[in-house]
Amino acid sequence: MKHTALLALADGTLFWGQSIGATGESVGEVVFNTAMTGYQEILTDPSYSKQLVTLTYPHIGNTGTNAEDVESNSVCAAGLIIRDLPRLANNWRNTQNLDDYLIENSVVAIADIDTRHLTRILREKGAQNGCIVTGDNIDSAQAVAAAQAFPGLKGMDLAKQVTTAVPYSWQQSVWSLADGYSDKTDGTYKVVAYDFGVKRNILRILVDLGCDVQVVPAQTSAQDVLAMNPDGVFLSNGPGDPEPCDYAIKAVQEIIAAGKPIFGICLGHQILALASGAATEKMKFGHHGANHPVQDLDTKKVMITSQNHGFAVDEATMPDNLRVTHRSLFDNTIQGIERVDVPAFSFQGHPEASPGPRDVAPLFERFIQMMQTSATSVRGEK
Ligand SMILES: NC(=O)CC[C@H](N)C(=O)O
Repeated sequence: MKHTALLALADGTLFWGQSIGATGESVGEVVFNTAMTGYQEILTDPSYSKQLVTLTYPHIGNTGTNAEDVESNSVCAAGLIIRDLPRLANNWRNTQNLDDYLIENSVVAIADIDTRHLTRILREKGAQNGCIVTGDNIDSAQAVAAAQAFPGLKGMDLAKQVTTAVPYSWQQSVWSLADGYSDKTDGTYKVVAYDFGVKRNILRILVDLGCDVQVVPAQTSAQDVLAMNPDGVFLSNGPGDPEPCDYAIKAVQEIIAAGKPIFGICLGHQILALASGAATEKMKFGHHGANHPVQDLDTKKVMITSQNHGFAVDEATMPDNLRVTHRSLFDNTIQGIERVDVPAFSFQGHPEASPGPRDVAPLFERFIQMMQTSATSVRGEK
């Protein structure tokens, strides 16, 4: 079989395969994701910016793609690496094969490689930088050099690159079998959502639960957010290292000081931790999948969660104002925190759960209750 694509890792390992997406070259951090479904949600999750994603499930593309299962308006992953693309995609919602979708979205992708071998390398050595190249005359030494030249995600602030340029109001609610997506405009709680690379299903769930959602760019000042007089502030997921996002850390400190209820997811969780005085660290290969057990330490309940992160809150740096509420049962790392002094909490995984299970969805209701309580106590003080 003729090879038309190469994945080169920074350690020099080469995986020859077939090109199934756009032609060209793409570099980034190679991460493995263990979800069996949801490849379209994964590809369009802005948190995968500058990452080449390999899926451990071998058959990817079986259900094709559609215009609805997207978490943003473009493919954000820097590339896709899979074992096998089925010849036939079949699903009642399918409108385009995965390979055509990748080409249309200019995504470089490789199939027919041993993704189990690749995943073992990433597990043993840790997440590595890589390069996918397609074409007939591939220079493997140049591809290894390109992988080695990628500076890595540590220290990289990508939130300000992927965020919205202008504020906007979000009205779309959650998908239903009968109606697809529909708009809801009668929100009770005004929520200002910081967009660090937000996944749409988060905004849809907030709207569904009665929030009037205003999305703002990552570098919006706390002063501008507080001037909108929100009932609560939401901190979104996003790509890259949370530590260099000093503008967001400062803004969150000021919003905390103003006593506004805060809910953070993933990068938003890490920013709440940093704003509270904790530090974050790069993990060996992170958590990426839709089948990760996380325990709620208060109820002892174990939830199956969707995950996508390569950084984590450093346990050793937890300040007194924070309490750990959730832990990963894979490696015991911190999965949830709450402030002990003000109404603010956050979760490292993805409670909006698309792709994946819905065990963590009640966290959204907790945010609504927090805004309700806060509004009542403000009224009571008057
Ligand atoms: N999904 C996210 O928000 C990821 C957060 C951060 N970029 C990390 O890798 O840890």
